[in-house]
Amino acid sequence: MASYTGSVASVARQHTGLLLTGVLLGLLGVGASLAQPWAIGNLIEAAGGGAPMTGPVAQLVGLFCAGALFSSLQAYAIGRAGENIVFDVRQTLIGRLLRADLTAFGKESQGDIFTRTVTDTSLVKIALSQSLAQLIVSGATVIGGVVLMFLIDLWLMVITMSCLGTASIISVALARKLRKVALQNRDDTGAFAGDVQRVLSALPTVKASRAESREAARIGGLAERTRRSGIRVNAYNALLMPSMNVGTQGALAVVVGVGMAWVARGEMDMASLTTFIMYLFQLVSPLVMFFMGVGQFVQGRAAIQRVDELARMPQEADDPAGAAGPAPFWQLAPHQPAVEFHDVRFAYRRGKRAETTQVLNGVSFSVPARGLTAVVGPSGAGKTTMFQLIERFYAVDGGRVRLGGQNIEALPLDTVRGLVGYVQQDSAAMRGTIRENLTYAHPHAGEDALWEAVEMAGLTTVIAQLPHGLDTELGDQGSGLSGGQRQRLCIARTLLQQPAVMLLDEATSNLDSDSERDFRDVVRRVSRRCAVIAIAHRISTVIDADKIVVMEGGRVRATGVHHDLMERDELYRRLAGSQLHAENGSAAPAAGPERLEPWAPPPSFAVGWPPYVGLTEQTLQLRPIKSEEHR
Ligand SMILES: Nc1ncnc2c1ncn2[C@@H]1O[C@H](COP(=O)(O)OP(=O)(O)OP(=O)(O)O)[C@@H](O)[C@H]1O
Repeated sequence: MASYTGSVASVARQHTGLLLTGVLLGLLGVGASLAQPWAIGNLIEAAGGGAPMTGPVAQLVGLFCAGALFSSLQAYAIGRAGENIVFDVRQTLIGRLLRADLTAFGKESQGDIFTRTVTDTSLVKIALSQSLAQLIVSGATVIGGVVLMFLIDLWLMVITMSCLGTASIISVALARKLRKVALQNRDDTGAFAGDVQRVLSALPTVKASRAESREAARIGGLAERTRRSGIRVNAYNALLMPSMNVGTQGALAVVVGVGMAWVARGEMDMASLTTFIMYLFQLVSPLVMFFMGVGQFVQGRAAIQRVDELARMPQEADDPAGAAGPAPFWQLAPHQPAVEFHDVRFAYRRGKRAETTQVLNGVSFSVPARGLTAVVGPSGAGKTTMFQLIERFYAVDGGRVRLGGQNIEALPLDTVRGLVGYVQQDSAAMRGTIRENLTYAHPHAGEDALWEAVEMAGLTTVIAQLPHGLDTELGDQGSGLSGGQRQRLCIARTLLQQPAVMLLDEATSNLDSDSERDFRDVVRRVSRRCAVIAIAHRISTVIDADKIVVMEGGRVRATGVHHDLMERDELYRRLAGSQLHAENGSAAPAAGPERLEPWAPPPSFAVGWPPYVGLTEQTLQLRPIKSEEHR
């Protein structure tokens, strides 16, 4: 619908037509209500003077009907404008969130983002439609009433204004305070939601760490903070209306007393006093509504401020001008490297103060267009970071990343991500059916292509055994499948996308021996079609690799094939040695090249071999892994 130019106000401006129509209808309603006391005055005069009453009665009925009609039309128009505004704000906000720069996104609490997107936008709707209209309509009623009352009797009006004026000054001061506490309350609610989200997304960890009570206390503390600021909001809200009520009631008491004295002395006629008092009565409700509207609007402004902050989140770099076109599938020229890193440097920026963590310090290597390239190295060496740069989740600080010979920064993001498929180690499956998960990157995939990908990823039997096959529902993060099955599901999803480069962050311990062999076959098959770059945790992956890149401390330390690296790279030998150490379950020192070959499962590990073949760390898993079907 509307395009976003940076603020909620800019979205609201695109609905001024409907908003103004609502306000206009409201003002017509105001006119009809303001004319009612005048019509009642006419009726009293006609009754007192013995004149026919049909005319004044018809006037009065006409005004009642017009007032009711205009006010219901106004409520409809304003309500509709409000819904349109919140729809546009949410749509554009979601669009911006999904295209947010990951560095900026990572700094925000996801729960707070959720609160701003769902709850704060609802408050924006109320502020920009109902409260704004209420302010205008009741404001106009008050002004019109005041003018008419001045015309009826100047001095009575001066008395009224002095009472109302005092009440208004107090109310404005209260409204200012209210805005401050409302903003605090919105922030507290966001912090509470953030923590709830943090804990719920890691519930098994919370339970395993016996952290339930600690977390309950911590979140309870945040809920308590929200409660306190919420009570302050209510307190100011509660003071706002009575302060106006006291003002109007005081004015009413004084006006009735003084007016009756004047009527008794013959200085004022009864019809004028009745009309004046009726206007005063009519003023009470709009005045209260006006200040209620102020309260709501003020709270809405706090929400608008928070939504605007969220919408200003930096976005991923725009696609370069002129760079466009559909992502070519399976295709990068076979004779030229699929991916090249040239002296790439990169640092993460952490927290609100953007403290940097230097991760890559001049990484250079290339990946052929076909075959398997394994990346190995100690934990924290920067392997996953490298993948994220190939996906262009982050921009490099120095050097170049090339895809099919082209600088990825010069390619449209869509093309880069169409060419590159990313199988993450975990949390890559989502709530929904298996089919939805599979076709996520390629929603219009045909049934044949879908089953081919399933077959290639070794999932055919797994899916056949599920109660509803492809239509089986998975829980959050793909729960309902084992870790290994989830990863193969993600491989199948990526295969459907037909990438030219598949990034595979290999799971460390999710596969049993049969699945391990199947998985190796899958990787082999896929690597005949495209470039597969695998962060390798299994020795089988490394031995099978056409090229191995050894990383350490944000640099490429060596590249080569297994035999070659076993001979000339000490770190690689050590990593492979720790692997063998685990395999044999002995305290043997690091293995030499001859001990790694031939690579076959030792009989003692017939079930679940190889267990975690942790090339990267000493954290090896010595126990055999149960078959995934039993999990
Ligand atoms: N989002 C982030 N913000 C800040 N620092 C990060 C972020 N992600 C990773 N790092 C840091 O970057 C360094 C490299 O991390 P990376 O995940 O690339 O290592 P890795 O080699 O893949 O490790 P592992 O094998 O343990 O997965 C680490 O020191 C880590 O602390």
